[in-house]
Amino acid sequence: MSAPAVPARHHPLTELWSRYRAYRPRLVLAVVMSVVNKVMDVMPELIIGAAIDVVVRGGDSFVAGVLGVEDRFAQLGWLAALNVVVWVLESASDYAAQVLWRGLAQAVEHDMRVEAYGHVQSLDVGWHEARTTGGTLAVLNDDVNQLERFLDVGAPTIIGLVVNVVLVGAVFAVSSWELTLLAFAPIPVIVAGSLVFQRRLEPLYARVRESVSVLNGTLAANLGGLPTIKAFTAEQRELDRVAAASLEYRAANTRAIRSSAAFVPLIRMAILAGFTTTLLVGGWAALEGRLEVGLYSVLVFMTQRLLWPLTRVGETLDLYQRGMASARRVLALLDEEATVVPGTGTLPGPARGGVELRGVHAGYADGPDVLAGIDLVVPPGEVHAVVGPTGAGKSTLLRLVLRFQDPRSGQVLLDGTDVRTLGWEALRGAIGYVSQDVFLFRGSVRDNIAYGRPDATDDQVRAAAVAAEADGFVQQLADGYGTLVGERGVTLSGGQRQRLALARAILRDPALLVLDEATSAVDNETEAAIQRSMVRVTQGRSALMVAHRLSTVRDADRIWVLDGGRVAESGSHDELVAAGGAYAAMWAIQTGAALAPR
Ligand SMILES: Nc1ncnc2c1ncn2[C@@H]1O[C@H](COP(=O)(O)OP(=O)(O)OP(=O)(O)O)[C@@H](O)[C@H]1O
Repeated sequence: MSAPAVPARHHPLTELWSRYRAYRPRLVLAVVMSVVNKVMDVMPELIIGAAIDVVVRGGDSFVAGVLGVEDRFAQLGWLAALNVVVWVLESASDYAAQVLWRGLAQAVEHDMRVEAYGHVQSLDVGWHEARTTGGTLAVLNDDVNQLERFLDVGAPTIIGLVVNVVLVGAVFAVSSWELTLLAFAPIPVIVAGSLVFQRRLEPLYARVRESVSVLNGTLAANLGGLPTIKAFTAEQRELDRVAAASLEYRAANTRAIRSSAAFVPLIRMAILAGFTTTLLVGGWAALEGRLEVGLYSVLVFMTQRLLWPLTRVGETLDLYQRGMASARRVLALLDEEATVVPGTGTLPGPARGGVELRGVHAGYADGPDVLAGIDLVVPPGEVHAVVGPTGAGKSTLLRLVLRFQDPRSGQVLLDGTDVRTLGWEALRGAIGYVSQDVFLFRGSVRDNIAYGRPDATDDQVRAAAVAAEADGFVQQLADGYGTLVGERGVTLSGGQRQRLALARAILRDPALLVLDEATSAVDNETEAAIQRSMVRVTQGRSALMVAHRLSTVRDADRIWVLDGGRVAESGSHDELVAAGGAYAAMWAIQTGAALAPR
């Protein structure tokens, strides 16, 4: 799924207008500046007309009528002065409009991105699992940017076009209705032509974007897989593949350029028709004395001024449509509601880490129950393990304790309080969690360990690492605790990552430690290290851990064996082995496998 569904709602512009109230004054000012700028933009043509009028009619000129100045030089002087004022105002309003629109676009973009990210962050883990990261990222990045582009470029252009047609139309209308008709006649052709072109170009541009993304994807994948390419001496094959993708990009671009280049010459014909008729018909009227010469020159200039900007209608409309589609997607994302919402309560006293599941049924989406009636108790201070075959529902059980999802029925309690009533800090603040896929943030080892407690001192970080048996290998890294890990940092082994995650969890000094052991990530050394560190780090706290290697949980106070979403048996290691059930069989396989000759 690439983007959230777009529900029927108010027009996105209405929605944005009410959402970003704070920017209204700036928006109004930006519109005013754009209008002023357009008006000033049209003025020089009028001044030229007035100047010609002065030269031709002298004392009877329009300027003479308005100012009461007879002398032609004086009249021209006034016009020149007015011209200077107009140009200054045009430049100033152009500057102000650009700064205002761009600033507004940037501000809305920033607010929207931060708001959307904050919202996405608050949505359920399940919501994210049902979508691709790329799809959500596209809304947070591309759609937010597209809206910025519309505000920065599209909105001022639309205002400019409208003001232009209205102003020029008014000048024509007060001058001559015949010429108005002639000058406006090509407008439908130009607008329709622009729209048709836009529609024809759209798939061509889509093809260009598509081919560039294929090319980028190929390049990125190849750079990532360079060792494999070299190992299989596939260099030539990959070079050919990149060349083919690049060629496709070139071909797509060529097609788009050919079509888009034909646009202006064709539209030019329509403009030529309007211009020529104004020139001729207006000229005849002027010769016959029905039209003042000055006005005639104004109208000839104005025809161009009216028609040329209209060639941008197509691309501007496209910008508008994209902007609105993007705004709809961002707004739809903001409308998504979290189903797992935090409570407001706190625990009655300090957290002790006792966990209880009562008659819990849980599952994913519309699927069957993954947990089908679980009753489980971890008394405060005890270390319990959950084991069972793959897919038995072990990780799901841990997710319920952290409230990454809620049960379909039944209750999950922390220290006797339903987790649904607790605020995030009360619940998750009491838990140190080590997930199956350890996520390291881009930053130093120190930052990663201190993630849950950024104010921890170096000694505290070190002590947590020692307890998690991470100190040894961290010391051997080039920069020790300052070594950069995560994206673009040094690559750590699965076992090392897990030990860092354990250090991160225990630095928070949580009442309850929740561990989801990853099968693949645990080597023998880590297994032994975790076993040793578990004894240490579970002192004085409760723990609930999913284990695949039964040897790591031998010493647990109680082991729960899950099978098919139910508790098959539970007890201490010795009790379960003695009982000769599922656990005893798993134990026999694992120890037998360990003893078998390699
Ligand atoms: N996010 C999810 N969406 C849909 N189904 C899921 C999701 N996560 C787990 N499941 C399904 O729920 C069942 C239990 O999965 P779970 O991860 O809890 O098992 P597990 O006992 O931890 O397995 P493993 O030992 O392999 O980690 C599996 O059938 C799995 O396919």
